Amino acid sequence: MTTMSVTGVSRWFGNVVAVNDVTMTIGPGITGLLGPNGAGKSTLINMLAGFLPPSAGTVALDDTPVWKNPDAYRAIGLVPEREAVYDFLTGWEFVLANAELHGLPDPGAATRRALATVEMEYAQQRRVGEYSKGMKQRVKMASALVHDPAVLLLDEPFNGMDPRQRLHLMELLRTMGIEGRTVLFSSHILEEVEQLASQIEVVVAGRHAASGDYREIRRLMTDRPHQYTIRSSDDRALASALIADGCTTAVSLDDVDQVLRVETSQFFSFAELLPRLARNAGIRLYEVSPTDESLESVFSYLVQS
Ligand SMILES: Nc1ncnc2c1ncn2[C@@H]1O[C@H](COP(=O)(O)OP(=O)(O)OP(=O)(O)O)[C@@H](O)[C@H]1O
Repeated sequence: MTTMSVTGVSRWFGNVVAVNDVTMTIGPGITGLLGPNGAGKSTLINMLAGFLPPSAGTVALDDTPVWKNPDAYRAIGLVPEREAVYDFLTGWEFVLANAELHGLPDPGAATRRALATVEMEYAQQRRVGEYSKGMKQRVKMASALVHDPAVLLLDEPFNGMDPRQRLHLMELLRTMGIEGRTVLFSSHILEEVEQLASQIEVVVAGRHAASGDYREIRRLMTDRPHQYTIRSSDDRALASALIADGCTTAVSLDDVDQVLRVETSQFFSFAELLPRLARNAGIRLYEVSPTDESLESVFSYLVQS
């Protein structure tokens, strides 16, 4: 059983901070790394795989730092996001090349085993350039599994897959999780993560925004206070109506900015109530914006499904 830990990790590219002081532990079973585009998921996965050194902090495999550590590389398999496959190679040659790079004692046997795991033996003599997207994904997976790693990292593995391919990959990952491997996959779609992952780590704008199972994440995001700035045709009347209803925890009129500031812990009731109250009172809503932008972006992901 292998555990990967990320401790105080940041990574910057020039003045772009891609990953910002992230600490998390990834244990056996399936973990979903959820976040919108540009959140830092690929950067984090590349650091976990030992492809990229952190600018600060440590990425470790069972307490041993991963960067420049060949022993760690032997325990990790990476399925990258990009289609990094050589189209002129057959599936067999592609997987075999990785088996040889790892210096395995019997690369042929390892290649056969890996291709069987992803059920790609039937197409192993065809060129990768002729494969469908799902087949390419599977052959990349075979390549990542050829050295039988304890940890499997997959960057957006479901991108561009049709529903049948998606189900097949989900089955495969479930099996890996049941076998006791440490599997981490990234996605920007909550539904995928929810169906597969027992543990979810949410990253937004480079930061670790939340951690837990699906229910915990959802509760965390919906039960906490949400603050909004509202502009309307009659802020004063809207404030009175909101206070009378009781679904908000704080309402204040900001005379300087000429806005209404509202805090609520009941997101769903509030989202339904606000337009109704305004309509009944003949008030026009010009703007309703969350005060905490990063929370809003996490939240929008969590409620999209
Ligand atoms: N090599 C690089 N050089 C400069 N900036 C980079 C580099 N790699 C990533 N970034 C920046 O770091 C941030 C995080 O990117 P990253 O690819 O890790 O996010 P992501 O969550 O994987 O997004 P996506 O789902 O779109 O791939 C982005 O602002 C990106 O532009």
